[in-house]
Amino acid sequence: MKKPSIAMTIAGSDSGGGAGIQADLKTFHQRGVYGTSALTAITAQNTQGVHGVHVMTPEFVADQIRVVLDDLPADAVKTGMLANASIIQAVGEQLRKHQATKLVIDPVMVAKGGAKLLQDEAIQALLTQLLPQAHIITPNLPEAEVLVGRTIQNVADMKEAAKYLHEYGVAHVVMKGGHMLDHQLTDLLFDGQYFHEVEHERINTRHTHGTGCTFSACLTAELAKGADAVTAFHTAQQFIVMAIQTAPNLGFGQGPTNHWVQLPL
Ligand SMILES: Nc1ncnc2c1ncn2[C@@H]1O[C@H](COP(=O)(O)OP(=O)(O)O)[C@@H](O)[C@H]1O
Ligand SMILES: Cc1ncc(COP(=O)(O)O)c(N)n1
Repeated sequence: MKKPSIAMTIAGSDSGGGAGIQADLKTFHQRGVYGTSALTAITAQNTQGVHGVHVMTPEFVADQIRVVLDDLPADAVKTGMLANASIIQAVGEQLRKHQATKLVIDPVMVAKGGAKLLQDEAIQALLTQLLPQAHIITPNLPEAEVLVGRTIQNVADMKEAAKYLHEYGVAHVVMKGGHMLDHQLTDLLFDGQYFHEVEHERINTRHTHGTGCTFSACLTAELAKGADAVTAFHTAQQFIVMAIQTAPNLGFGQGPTNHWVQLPL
């Protein structure tokens, strides 16, 4: 067997399997890369909500990253739920030590059911300690509003917010439009010079649990295989739309998307 590329996820466990580490590893596998992980927290979670959270110590998060990267160097790394500022600091330190270059930050703050997955005090740490070394940040609109400190109501606002976040040193900003109120959704990527926009129709469904995790995991897998940011963005966008369209209809709440999407590797 040809050696696969390696992608690592640093995120929380979703026991229901639709978001978090589980969505990331399933998506990595489906995109043909070998997935490794470091857990920041364990949630007791299903499609109806988060029923409990147990957060790891920053030391133990650092241990997981260190032993994995010492032995299985990642071609790309993504972060999801980071829980608090001490974990963000530990993650930043380890990734700098290991010179992890293709870093995707999914700034997970709140679960779709409303549970808080990042403390408010940690926002500043995310901006100053992770963004300068990141390749791509992928906020949804509520997360982007918190990060830039103003409301975002249309594509022009999304572009302004992308420019603002780019100033922190991140190479590319992807703004996800899943929370737009319109019938037509826009996702965009800003590379510091150009905006790359994708418009698509809102799919009328309750099965959107883990859409952000699945999208950013696909993006990370493509980067791990050597794709450039714009190509990876388009593949991830296609992947998530197909995953929502063909969701397996599981659970009584907001169900998971289809991680078995078939797209050329
Ligand atoms: N109902 C939907 N129909 C079509 N695409 C969607 C829908 N909801 C989310 N998406 C897409 O899924 C991706 C993740 O977006 P979003 O849901 O905003 O992220 P998050 O899960 O972080 O809130 C984006 O590409 C977005 O356009
Ligand atoms: C462990 C974990 N990480 C991330 C999410 C966000 O996913 P979503 O926004 O779809 O609820 C989640 N619910 N749980």
